[in-house]
Amino acid sequence: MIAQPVLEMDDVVDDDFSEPLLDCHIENLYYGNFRAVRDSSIPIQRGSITAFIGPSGCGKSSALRCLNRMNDLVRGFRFEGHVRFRGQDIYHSKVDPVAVRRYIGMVFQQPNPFAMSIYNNVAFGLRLNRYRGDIAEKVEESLRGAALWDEVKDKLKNSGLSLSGGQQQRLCIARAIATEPEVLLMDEPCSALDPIATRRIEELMHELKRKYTIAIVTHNLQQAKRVADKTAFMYVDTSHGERTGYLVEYDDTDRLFDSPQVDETKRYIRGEFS
Ligand SMILES: Nc1ncnc2c1ncn2[C@@H]1O[C@H](COP(=O)(O)OP(=O)(O)OP(=O)(O)O)[C@@H](O)[C@H]1O
Repeated sequence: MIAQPVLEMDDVVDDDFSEPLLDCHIENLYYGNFRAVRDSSIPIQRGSITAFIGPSGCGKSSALRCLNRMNDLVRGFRFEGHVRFRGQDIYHSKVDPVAVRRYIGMVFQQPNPFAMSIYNNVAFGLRLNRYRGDIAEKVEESLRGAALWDEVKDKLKNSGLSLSGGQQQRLCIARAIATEPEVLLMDEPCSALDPIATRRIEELMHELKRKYTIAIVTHNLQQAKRVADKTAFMYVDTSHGERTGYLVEYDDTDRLFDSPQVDETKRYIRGEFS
């Protein structure tokens, strides 16, 4: 089948449910002349949580950002390979990256609410996308979906910036799910949070996975074990005088941690290097 561009929801055809929702193969990923990632195939399975782990600089965030063309915004970025969302090539020349990000949303490391009210933080994307339903209802639904409603329902007009870090991150999740994406990409969503706020987000991820497919970058191996169904371990190849990240091993999380197949994985999860 020839891949059609993903432009509008109606254009996305029903596809093969036995295939991954996102089929990602990074042949090469460059920033200018620097090859940051090579030879990495990371399938993102429907209704599951996939964790990207590995030492600093191995390309976890770069790989994650390929999944919704977030890297397009980076000067000098070049991608060779493919990412297919429900069988459709998101890098097709006719595909609008903004449309891609409607299906595949993102939550960043630092909570980044807009400097506007809690309500408007969530309503913003709805208005932008000319949401035709009841915006107030959708705001409530999204805040409930992000396990934040009870804490903010009486202060929706307060600034999003007045919330605690953990609440701000849940507000960002509410903002991301308001436009009903199918996939949520999370780039170290808990690294700026304390352990209690981290646990809240992890519990929330288990809830969210009923409705969304999730991919998460995390430095925290325990977090990957707690939340992820599948784990991709990436490492850095320095053998040719470069520092190029690549996928070493991808497996069910339990299997990857209990019986890793590759020596680098074994050593990394034993904490022999970080
Ligand atoms: N915008 C950019 N421009 C140039 N180089 C970049 C850019 N973003 C990342 N890199 C480089 O690409 C490589 C991979 O970075 P990336 O952030 O993807 O790794 P990571 O595994 O997520 O690292 P960390 O765990 O430290 O966040 C690094 O060498 C990094 O310096």
